[in-house]
Amino acid sequence: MHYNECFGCGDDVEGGLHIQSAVAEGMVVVSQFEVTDAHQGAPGLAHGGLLACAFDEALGSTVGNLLRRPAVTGRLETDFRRPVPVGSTLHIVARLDGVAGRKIYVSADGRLDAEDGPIAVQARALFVTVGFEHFTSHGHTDAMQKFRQARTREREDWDINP
Ligand SMILES: CCCCCCCCCC(=O)SCCNC(=O)CCNC(=O)[C@H](O)C(C)(C)COP(=O)(O)OP(=O)(O)OC[C@H]1O[C@@H](n2cnc3c(N)ncnc32)[C@H](O)[C@@H]1OP(=O)(O)O
Repeated sequence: MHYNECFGCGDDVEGGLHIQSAVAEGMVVVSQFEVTDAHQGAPGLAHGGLLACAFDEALGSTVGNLLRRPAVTGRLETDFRRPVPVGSTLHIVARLDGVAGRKIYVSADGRLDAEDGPIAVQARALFVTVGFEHFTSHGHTDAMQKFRQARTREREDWDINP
């Protein structure tokens, strides 16, 4: 579910991560994260918290794309296996591991600079399905309105429901 004001995927968010995600063969969701100077922690290297954010986005997109239901991150674990340099692109492949009631388990691998590059970051998350009142009761009404408009446009764009 793409939301243009999202820090992770919003096209127009200044300083956002601008992550693009798409469903791919094998019921996985692939995302790319281009690491820039603005994402630095240690000199020349991506900040771990931003990498966790990128995986939150990639995994949330996996839930949205594969299950088409509103959900929020309840738990997120990351393993940082290799440094991720500024100028590199993380190729993230995420999958749905299971659903138990409202609980949705997802995981992802992030490879450096190529689909078959070395694994730099891995993550697992638990998302919890929520009703839309989660957003209206905890967030701003106008933000939810913008999100609903974006969803309507998304539905119009879909050829098939993956
Ligand atoms: C519209 C779509 C938009 C998609 C956007 C994706 C954006 C990217 C993702 C995000 O960044 S979301 C923002 C960060 N996350 C949050 O703000 C969530 C804040 N937490 C909450 O709102 C609530 O804690 C939550 C909705 C996750 C759960 O509260 P509830 O009262 O609805 O449910 P409950 O606490 O009963 O938990 C439901 C089940 O999940 C389990 N659970 C919840 N949090 C857990 C946790 N942290 N670890 C393990 N299990 C957890 C819980 O034990 C339980 O299991 P059982 O059904 O087996 O009893």
